[in-house]
Formats: sequence, structure tokens, C-alpha cells
Amino acid sequence: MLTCWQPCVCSDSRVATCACSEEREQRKLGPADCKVENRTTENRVMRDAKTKAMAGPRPVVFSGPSGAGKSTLLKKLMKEYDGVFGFSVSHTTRNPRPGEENGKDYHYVTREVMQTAIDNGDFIENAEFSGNMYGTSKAAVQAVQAKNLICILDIDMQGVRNIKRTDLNPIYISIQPPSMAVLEKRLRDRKTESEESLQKRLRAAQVDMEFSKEPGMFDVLIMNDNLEDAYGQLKHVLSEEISMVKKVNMSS
Ligand SMILES: Nc1ncnc2c1ncn2[C@@H]1O[C@H](COP(=O)(O)OP(=O)(O)OP(=O)(O)O)[C@@H](O)[C@H]1O
Ligand SMILES: Nc1nc2c(ncn2[C@@H]2O[C@H](COP(=O)(O)O)[C@@H](O)[C@H]2O)c(=O)[nH]1
Repeated sequence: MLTCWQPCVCSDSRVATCACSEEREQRKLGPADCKVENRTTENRVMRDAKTKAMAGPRPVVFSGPSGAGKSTLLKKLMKEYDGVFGFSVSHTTRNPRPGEENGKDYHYVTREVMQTAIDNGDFIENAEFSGNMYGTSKAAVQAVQAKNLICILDIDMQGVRNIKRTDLNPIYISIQPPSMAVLEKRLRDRKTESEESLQKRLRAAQVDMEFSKEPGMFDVLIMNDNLEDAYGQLKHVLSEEISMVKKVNMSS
């Protein structure tokens, strides 16, 4: 077999010219006859697989209006797939709700503490939502990725825009309510908001629902009407990443 130095198909930067172009032309040789091409293609496939495994699983961004059901779906997912997902614990200046735990649901901090950390460059993204500060610290994401788990970020639409400017490369999922009326009922029934906070969240939800329709903003939109249906769709969307993490974690 000839060693064909085809510059067009060979990604080896050392190969600048084709040493046998004339003969290749005459004998109608193609890439299959090229040792360099075959070797580099093989190397490239192996290198890509290795890089992907080393980079770890892709994070997943969950967004959508407050009350759409993001936390409900995430909790189900993390319970069913224990040891596959890890939650990126955000910082917030809002008060904890009954049952929420510092360091688990959020890191609850003052505005001063949060602003200082933002100024120090400790955050990947941060936003003001409904009168409070929220943000994803670099440490929160790194803590999950260090365990080779799928990092879940639950963030608002400003966070989505900001994450798109980073190299995090997540899968973007938007959880949508069936209607504004249903959303309002869910938020009221949750009994976590004052009337003022509820109205702020509903106003933000209108904007959020328009935002989610922007082309290319989300990879997937899931309508959370019936919880089990929405959860089924979510599992389906993430099935490939879930299998990959399970496989890697089983072999290590
Ligand atoms: N499919 C559903 N059908 C009925 N109720 C639901 C459904 N999904 C979630 N809920 C309820 O709606 C309320 C809001 O859900 P959840 O707290 O998960 O929303 P969220 O999107 O995480 O909100 P936030 O962004 O404010 O944290 C909760 O009380 C939850 O139990
Ligand atoms: N941009 C960010 N948004 C965040 C973050 N953590 C949570 N959120 C979003 O805030 C609202 C309200 O949350 P709640 O817990 O007060 O109901 C919701 O849309 C979350 O997705 C964050 O780190 N960055």
C-alpha cells in the first residue's frame, strides 16, 4: 500500500504536501489507500472519545418560570438516579423557606457577602430575581464535576443568557407550565410567597415564557402539565448522558 500524503483529508499538520498526488491521480487511489489518513482518523476517533470522557458529563441547565415545577422534577430525578446527578448549590440573598437547608438547597448569604464574592470573580453567573440576588459559584459547579456527576443548574433566564457566554456547554432544558392560570394556582398553593413576591414572580413568568420561545435558546422545552408525563420526557431527554455516567462510574 502507498503512503499517500493527502493534505486535504489528513489532519496531521506536519503533512503539507502530497508526495504522490500524480500517482494517486493515475491509479485512482482514495483515502482508504492512505496509511496516514487511516492512522490519523483512528487516532482522532480515540482522541475524541478520550477527551469526551475526561471532560466529564455535560451539565444540565433547568430554567422556566417560578412555579413551573423545576425543583419537583429535579428532586424526582436525583432520587431515582442516585449517584448520577449532582446539584449545583446556588447562593441567594432570599430567606430560606420552611424545610430548606443551608448548603443543600442554597447557600443563604447577605447582599454584602454575595457582592464581595461576585467582585472577587467567584461566580460563573449571577442575577437579580424578584428582589433578591441569585448566583452560581464556580466552586458549586466544580464540586459536582469533581465527582464526575451530571451537574444540574436551576437558574432563571438571565442565568441562561450568561451561561451561554461561558464554555460550560450544558444541555438547556426549559420547564413550562400549561398556562399562566395553572402557574398562579401552583404558586399560591405552594404558600411560599407573599402577595407582592407572587405578583413579581408572575410578571417575570410572562417574560420568561416569551424568552423560552426564542429560537436556539433551549435544546428542549418540556410542558409540565401531568407530572409523570413531564418526568418521562425529562428522563428520555437525558437518557444518553445517564447511561454514560452509569457506565463510567461502574467501571471505575
Ligand atoms: N405537574 C404538576 N402538577 C401539579 N402540581 C405541580 C406539578 N409540578 C409541580 N407542582 C407543584 O407546583 C408547585 C411549584 O413547583 P416547584 O416548586 O417545583 O416549581 P419551581 O419551578 O421549582 O419554582 P421556583 O423556580 O420558584 O423554585 C409545587 O407546590 C409543586 O408541588
Ligand atoms: N440566575 C440564577 N437564577 C437562579 C439561581 N438559583 C436559582 N435561580 C432561579 O431563581 C428563581 C427563584 O428561585 P426560588 O428558589 O426563590 O423560587 C428560579 O427561577 C430559579 O431558577 C442561580 O444561581 N442563578
